[in-house]
Amino acid sequence: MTALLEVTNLSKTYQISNLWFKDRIIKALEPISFQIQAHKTLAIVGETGSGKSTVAKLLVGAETITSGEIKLNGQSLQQGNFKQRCQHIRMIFQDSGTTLNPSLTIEQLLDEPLLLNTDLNEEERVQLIRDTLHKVGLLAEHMSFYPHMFSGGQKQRISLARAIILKPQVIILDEALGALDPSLRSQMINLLLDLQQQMGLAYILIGHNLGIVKHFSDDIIVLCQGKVLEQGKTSQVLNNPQHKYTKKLIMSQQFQLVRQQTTAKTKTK
Ligand SMILES: Nc1ncnc2c1ncn2[C@@H]1O[C@H](COP(=O)(O)OP(=O)(O)OP(=O)(O)O)[C@@H](O)[C@H]1O
Repeated sequence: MTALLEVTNLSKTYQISNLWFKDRIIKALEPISFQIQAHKTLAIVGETGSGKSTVAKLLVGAETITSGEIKLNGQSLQQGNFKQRCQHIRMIFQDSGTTLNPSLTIEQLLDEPLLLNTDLNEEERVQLIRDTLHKVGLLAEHMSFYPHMFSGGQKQRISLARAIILKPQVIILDEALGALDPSLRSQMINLLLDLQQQMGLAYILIGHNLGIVKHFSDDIIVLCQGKVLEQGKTSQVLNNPQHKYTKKLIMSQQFQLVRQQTTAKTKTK
């Protein structure tokens, strides 16, 4: 069966030019390969600077690839073909508040990708905006509101609405759940899982929080300094980590969790 998304030997090197010294080469991402099927979630984890966002930027075409190939439904994605990528691969960031243009209403914000990428008439676009808001748990009345009138969790839903309105096949969640408090986060995860089931979406979940990763993803890639250290089924990798870096990552999160629980207990005393 052809994978929905197939990435082969994708890599990224930056060359920093300097007038006085030799050019500096930064290997942001060493060759990485993976596949994702519809309805599945792949998590990419690693510490700061490990190359997680570089993978995301290469997939959405925000950076040029140094080597490798990205195939969607068996077809190679051409560098610079933003229209093709925009429709099929969408991205949601951690800080939705700053990615939503504050001077546009929700209707205008959701209309933008439709105007750029579809031939729908005004009536059809408005209907699609209503339906999409409904899908993410918002109301048609919200169309005339501005982003500042929403809470952080609701802004995240607006970003999700903007991401799904073009009926994409892949959504990249770049630290998209990290800033939400635990109850909003679980609501958002449930919504994402529902949408995945309804729309057959594949997610790429980029983040630090291994609790979310364990709950949410089917497969995992552990990155360190641009290199893949471990790759496989999430349950296998997290229950039986082979590399000492992965073990350290798991240990440090367990330690943080115990510390948070202890602080919470002390506060309630
Ligand atoms: N435009 C750029 N020019 C030069 N180096 C870059 C550029 N973008 C990223 N890098 C370098 O590539 C490496 C990987 O960065 P990347 O942002 O992918 O890491 P990350 O794992 O997403 O980190 P974080 O969790 O902090 O976002 C880092 O060493 C970074 O400094």
